[in-house]
Amino acid sequence: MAVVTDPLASMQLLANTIPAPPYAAAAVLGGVSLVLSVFFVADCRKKRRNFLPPVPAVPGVPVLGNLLQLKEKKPHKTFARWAETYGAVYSIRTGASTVIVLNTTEVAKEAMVTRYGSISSRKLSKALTILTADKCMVAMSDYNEFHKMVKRYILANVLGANAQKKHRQRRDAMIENISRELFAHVKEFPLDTVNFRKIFEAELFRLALKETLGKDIESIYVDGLGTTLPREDLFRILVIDPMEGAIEVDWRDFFPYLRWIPNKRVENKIRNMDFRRRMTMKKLMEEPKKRIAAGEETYCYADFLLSEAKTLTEDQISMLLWETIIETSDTTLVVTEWAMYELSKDPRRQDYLYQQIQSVCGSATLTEENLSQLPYLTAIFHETLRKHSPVPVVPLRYAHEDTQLGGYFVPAGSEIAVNIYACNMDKDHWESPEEWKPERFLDDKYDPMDLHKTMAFGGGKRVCAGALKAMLIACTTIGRMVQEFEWKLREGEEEKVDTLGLTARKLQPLHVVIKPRNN
Ligand code: HEM
Repeated sequence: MAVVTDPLASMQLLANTIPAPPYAAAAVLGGVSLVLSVFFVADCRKKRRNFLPPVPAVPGVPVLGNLLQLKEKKPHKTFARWAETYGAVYSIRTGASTVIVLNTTEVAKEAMVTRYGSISSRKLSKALTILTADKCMVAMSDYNEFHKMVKRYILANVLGANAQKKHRQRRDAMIENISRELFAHVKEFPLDTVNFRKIFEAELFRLALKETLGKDIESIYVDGLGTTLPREDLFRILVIDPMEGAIEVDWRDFFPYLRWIPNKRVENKIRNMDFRRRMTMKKLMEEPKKRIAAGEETYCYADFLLSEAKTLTEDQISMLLWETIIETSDTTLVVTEWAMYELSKDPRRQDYLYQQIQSVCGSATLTEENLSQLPYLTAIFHETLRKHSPVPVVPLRYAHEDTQLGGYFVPAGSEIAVNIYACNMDKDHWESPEEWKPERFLDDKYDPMDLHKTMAFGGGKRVCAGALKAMLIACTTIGRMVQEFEWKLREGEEEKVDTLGLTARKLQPLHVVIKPRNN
């Protein structure tokens, strides 16, 4: 029997085989014209796209494409450099894949908002597939019902405005601890420099544990690993290792047709990381479970997910809790550390901020309530996000259908890289982009309350869910640090501007000399 694939022909077939009464004939005719018009519009769209020029390509070599040109592991910088030659939108080849790189705010917004419907999924590397339990996270899932549900959960319980109010005491306790530790350092070692990251990172992790699991954890025996883990080991297993694993390169990712060739070294390493993380999370979930069973729930994400999110499996809950811990512990550290670096290097701007804090707070301690009265402090936050964008390239998106970007035709199957770093360093958009100049955000054209003055938090439906929390923590910490101490870089520190890893972490932790102010 002939298979009829043409819809018009199938309508014809239908009309020939069923003896139709007059009203049915009218319906069939109406249906035919509807089908015709749908196909006409689709055809016109297709032709229009075919008229669009292809995306300019960065020349590479056969088979490998541009892979060898990306060896330095800071693709955002290489991409920004290439934009000067090939324009804001160009394509590269990483082995068998084509990646379209977007380097300006306009075209990034087009991808994240206007054309989002065509590029709302991701194709993950082997390492990321394992580490995200195949997209079982808000940030890495495709845009679907699961994503909408879990984004609602994380906003309602950890990241939205109401959740911020409920976690407020925990943030305040964190800042108090940082302040206390710095004063203790100065008292004990007045001449020694201080490693700001070490203190801030540990406190941020403790906050993540409290918000997620309801309490800080000094150490815990993990039966699945047969060992007791102090907090530093928990931090390594839950944060540092997965961050390193996420950028682990398995060459088979670039040549999917060679996936049958074993490459056990990388795969075993990632599977081992995943095992350690799973065992640890399993153990960490035991206490909230007992608490719930005893009717002693506390305000934290675990208690909500374990008691209310009935459609989620235990593995999914474990992944969502882990996601909150890792996201709380990293990007906010990146922006706060870079802001303290810039302020420590720039006594004039540090003093300006201090004077503003003094005029608003007087002898009182700076709190979150003061942030809206301190425009220079929030300008410092936004300028640091611009110059040191913590997520320099958005995790690759995938075009599941033909689309267009920046006036170019983008075929289905392309991957899309939004280069946030290049958007935030674009000379046509920002005057002297290399300079760290918070004053630029004091201009009347910026709404003081807008969290999205730069592209640092992404945009559209996948915009960062943690922007408010990041702003509250980073601004209050920066403000308190300058209110209480004078900051100076350790000798030789100024040149240490290299970055490392998935996010734009400072390669070397910030070392400073601090002196208590005499308020
Ligand atoms: C300065 C700090 C931060 C920066 C610069 C940042 C940046 C980003 C960016 C660029 C995206 C978009 C990714 C995309 O389009 O695919 C994103 C998404 C996300 N961020 Fe953040 N982030 C920060 C802090 C946080 C914090 C503290 C949390 C939570 C604890 C968080 C949770 C999330 C989540 C859940 C998403 C996924 C949203 C979705 O896919 O719908 N972020 N972030």
